[in-house]
Amino acid sequence: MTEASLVADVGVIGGSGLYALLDDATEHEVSTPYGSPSDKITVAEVGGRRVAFLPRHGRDHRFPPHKIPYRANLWALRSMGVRQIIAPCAVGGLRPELGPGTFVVPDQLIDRTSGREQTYYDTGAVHVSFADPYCPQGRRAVLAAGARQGIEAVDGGTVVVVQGPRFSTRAESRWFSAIGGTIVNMTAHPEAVLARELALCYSSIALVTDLDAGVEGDHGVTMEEVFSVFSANTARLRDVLLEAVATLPTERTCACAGTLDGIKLPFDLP
Ligand SMILES: CSC[C@H]1O[C@H](OP(=O)(O)O)[C@H](O)[C@@H]1O
Ligand SMILES: Nc1ncnc2[nH]cnc12
Repeated sequence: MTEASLVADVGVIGGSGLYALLDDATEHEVSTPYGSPSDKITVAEVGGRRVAFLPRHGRDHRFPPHKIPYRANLWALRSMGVRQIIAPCAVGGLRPELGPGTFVVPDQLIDRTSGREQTYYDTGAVHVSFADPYCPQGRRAVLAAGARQGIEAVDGGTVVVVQGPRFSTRAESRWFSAIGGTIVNMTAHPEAVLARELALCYSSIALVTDLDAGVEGDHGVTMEEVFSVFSANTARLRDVLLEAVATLPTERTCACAGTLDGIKLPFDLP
């Protein structure tokens, strides 16, 4: 285990089914004012970038989506030097054409969670812009990396983020489609907004593991289905992620970096 200061500049937050990513990695135990992150953070060089990997549920999946220490996770990554994050996730499809095995690079989200710690700013006047929750530069890099790896990911989509841990009812699921949702998961919020509150670039690649309950069939979603489809696609996802982190532009030209410019913060960022 080594000291964790400024050892990485790109972060990957793995979700259900993705508990490790890097070969020949060093392990870092990081503490934050918000407690411990979900697990030790591993770091390795990939294509000239120093990449930090953190499994959001912990490597043994001990944190369900509503108990993930999101604030500690994002803070820990920033404190290591990370400024750009790619956060893969498993999702349900809310449209029949988005079947299992489809990759989507979302550009919007709808928050249907409740009771989660979703801000660092419990004092002061800090109201970040969140009209576009995903970093455009990161999205382009992920889409291009996918194409080079032979994966034509769907460019854009709205993630409906539910509280979980249960899956949705058919009526909820139909409603999510009707209000414009394309995919559904349980973790994109507050992860995306906390990244924005720390002026980090945050993009995602979502693997559709199932069609959600309102979309088709009468079996409903099961956890087994999610893990089984995920594990059939893990190698492809890993290839895209490694390609994406290696080709992500080092210079941040998007608005994410300037999110907090001109705002008086109640504390210093790491
Ligand atoms: C294991 S089924 C539900 C689980 O899958 C998704 O995980 P993640 O977003 O971390 O990839 C969903 O959000 C739930 O956490
Ligand atoms: N149908 C679904 N609903 C919520 N989260 C999911 N993660 C994977 N599939 C899901």
